[in-house]
Amino acid sequence: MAETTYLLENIQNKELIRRGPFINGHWLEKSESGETFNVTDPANGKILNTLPDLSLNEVEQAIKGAHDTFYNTYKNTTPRQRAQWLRTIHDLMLENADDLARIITLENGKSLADALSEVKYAASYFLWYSEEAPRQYGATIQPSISSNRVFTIRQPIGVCAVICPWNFPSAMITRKAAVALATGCTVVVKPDHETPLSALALGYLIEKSGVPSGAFNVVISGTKTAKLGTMLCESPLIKKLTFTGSTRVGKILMAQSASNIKKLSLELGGNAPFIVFKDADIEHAVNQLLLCKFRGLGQTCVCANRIYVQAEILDQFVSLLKSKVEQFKIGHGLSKGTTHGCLINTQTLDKVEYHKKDAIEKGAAVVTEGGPLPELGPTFYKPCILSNVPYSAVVAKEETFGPLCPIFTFNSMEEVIREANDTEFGLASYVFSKDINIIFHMAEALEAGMVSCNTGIFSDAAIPFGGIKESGFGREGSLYGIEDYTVVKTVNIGNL
Ligand SMILES: NC(=O)c1ccc[n+]([C@@H]2O[C@H](COP(=O)([O-])OP(=O)(O)OC[C@H]3O[C@@H](n4cnc5c(N)ncnc54)[C@H](O)[C@@H]3O)[C@@H](O)[C@H]2O)c1
Ligand SMILES: O=CCCC(=O)O
Repeated sequence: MAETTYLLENIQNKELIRRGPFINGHWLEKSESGETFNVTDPANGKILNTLPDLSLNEVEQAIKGAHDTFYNTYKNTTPRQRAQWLRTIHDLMLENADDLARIITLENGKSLADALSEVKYAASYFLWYSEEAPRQYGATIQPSISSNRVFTIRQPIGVCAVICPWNFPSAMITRKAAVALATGCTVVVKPDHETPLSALALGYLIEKSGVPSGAFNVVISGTKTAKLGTMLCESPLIKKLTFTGSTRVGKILMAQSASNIKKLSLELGGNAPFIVFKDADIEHAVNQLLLCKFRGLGQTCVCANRIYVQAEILDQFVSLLKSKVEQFKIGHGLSKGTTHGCLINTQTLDKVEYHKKDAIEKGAAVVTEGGPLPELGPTFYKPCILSNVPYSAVVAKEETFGPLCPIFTFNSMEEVIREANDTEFGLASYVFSKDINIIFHMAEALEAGMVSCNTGIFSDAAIPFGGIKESGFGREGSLYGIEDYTVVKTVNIGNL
């Protein structure tokens, strides 16, 4: 495929290519300071788009617009009307799925197949919450005082700030924005500066759906991330902040939000154990590991970070895994035949190398060495598999967020539970066994917000997604997602 086909301009619907942020129903093409920043293709460093770098004053206008729209219009719209808007956004996303996927691949580097499945996943949140929007219920309560009557109602919390990472440039936004818009909240999104193009394309589709002006805003900056974060946390006009990203940044945002007791949802880092017992279907477990570990080339918060295989099946498991990983075709995400794209940047690649070398130095055996592929570009990496990784390796404690597959060996259930839980993270975990007693025991014993049994892929708008421990709190998706974007009001009628 010729290099020119990797340009943003080659997508079909040119309206999806925006030249600036979306603030209170207006598309800005220039910031007041005239400053700009570049968005590049991580596969080759080529500039995809140059966007205005907003001033804090312009971000303030977005917050104010979202605030005024909430009070003047949006909170008074009917759930049925909001459901229709959400359904339209879903349909528009699917109509433009190929273009949206190409935008994701260009700015993030993942393969087109991966990007297309992200678009469908992202759109599914609008479908799900279009169905949930009209179904918000309260309770009637028997109070202690006999002449009182009590009931509760759920109301939208207000303006929601949404801060998202680069690894799912579309889905991490829709998981938050869909429920916010469904419940009657307005939204100010700050995407990662490396992947703002999908957020802007989404803004265009949301505008087209008829959602009132000012209800959905996208603010962008290439240089003022921390200041913008502080502003979103400290603004009294914003009532909730929802963040997906690293635990390090989550802690900063939590501290900053203390100033006005803002409601928070934090979807933070993971360190998922993937545990395979000796009675499991080994080929199935290997196939599921490939999907789980290498989606986005290992740059997902729920991907397996530590693989625990019971000693009796280690050799069989490792040799099957090796043969399958060696069939991967690494390349530009838009190149024909590419199964896996590149990493987002060279820092991510350096971390994979660091975890790999540390484990080898501490005694891990090299199954497939993998490593950088400079002939393809500075962010390309051939996946690495290590076995007999010692528990003292850094990767046993830290999230790699890349294509390193470290295999630890275990002998007993007690041992693997102890090691799997020996981390401050608790997002996803995986168990493979045909024994229902093992499955139940492990599901209850693993310290994680989500335990996936006999499958490596479980993400779904229908399920509550979120972590425990330092992986954060709050749940997105499902019925439970509504709770994070609404407040329960108690109405007490006395002296009846
Ligand atoms: N739990 C989940 O659902 C989930 C999903 C995806 C990614 N993650 C986690 O995200 C991490 C990888 O993403 P990342 O490297 O982009 O994370 P990151 O925390 O560096 O960045 C995430 C977002 O925060 C912004 N940001 C960075 N510093 C900020 C600051 N001081 N104030 C305000 N905003 C700031 C970034 O611009 C970006 O938009 C991994 O740890 C991964 O596990 C978690
Ligand atoms: O990276 C984190 C999100 C992954 C998912 O929603 O499946």
